[in-house]
Amino acid sequence: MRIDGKALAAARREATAEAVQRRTEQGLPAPVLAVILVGEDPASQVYVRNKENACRKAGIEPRTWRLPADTAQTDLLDLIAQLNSDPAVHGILVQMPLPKHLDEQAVIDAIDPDKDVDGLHPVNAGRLASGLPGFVPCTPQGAIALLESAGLTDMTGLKAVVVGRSVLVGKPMAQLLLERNATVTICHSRTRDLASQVKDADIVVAAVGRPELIQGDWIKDGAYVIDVGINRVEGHLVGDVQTEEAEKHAAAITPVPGGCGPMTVQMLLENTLLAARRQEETAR
Ligand SMILES: Nc1nc2c(c(=O)[nH]1)N[C@@H](CN(C=O)c1ccc(C(=O)N[C@@H](CCC(=O)O)C(=O)O)cc1)CN2
Repeated sequence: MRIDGKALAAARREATAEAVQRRTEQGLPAPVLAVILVGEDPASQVYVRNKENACRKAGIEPRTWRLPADTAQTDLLDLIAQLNSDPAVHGILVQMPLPKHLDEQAVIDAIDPDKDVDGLHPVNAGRLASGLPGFVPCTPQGAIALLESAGLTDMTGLKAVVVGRSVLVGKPMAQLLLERNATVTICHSRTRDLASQVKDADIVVAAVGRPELIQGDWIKDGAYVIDVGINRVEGHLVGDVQTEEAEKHAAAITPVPGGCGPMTVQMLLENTLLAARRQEETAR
């Protein structure tokens, strides 16, 4: 079975739009998401446009800063400081990757953790690792929702293999699976015999950015497979998993495109609404 991320995202966006509408009826402002895009990376431009469109459909106000590729680090940090102190802005997102001359970690560190709707700030990573409420990165949060939508609501004791150890996906994904009592292994470029790890897994999350690295016949019968990879090969998109072969074995698998990507955008909307609610709660 293929898990339809587009349909799940659309259904959840409907629910987000209704929640935003209810806020408006109570006299509360629309949640505001500040989006910063530096440079002209074509994929980033598409993702930012998708985020802006999704926000508008849900009644969230996107405010986008499109900055030139040679933007100085100090100018970017000044803009973030200004957005941090603006009470009308509920969420701040800096589209990654940044041009090479910018220090990505310093930029993330500059975002107010309570407005960090991407969940990338070390305070939010620490909150997740400690089991405290914070903001969870959008892709892993979407991946859990996709697993649940496929009927996998109890992960207790299941063996989960996460391939990839990024701050954006691999590490938070492992934390979320651990929270659900899965037995989690994180694999990466130095892992010996990746095939044997994957072959043993009930849940496979592939987030390495290597086209079809995970071979279809590595997938155990009845496993759940989440493919986070988005790789452009000869003009079309492929994931990190050999989808067609893998789906002969898997109980459920996400396609690329149409799996994790749309849910990443949807989780950003949900995090922005959550940020607005939390800030209003604190202001009371
Ligand atoms: N600040 C952030 N930067 C980046 C993130 C992030 O979560 N926060 N994730 C990725 C890119 N990304 C969102 O920003 C993202 C990637 C892909 C999709 C998506 O919907 N993909 C479609 C295919 C679209 C295409 O044609 O390329 C799909 O999978 O169906 C959404 C968001 C890195 N940067």
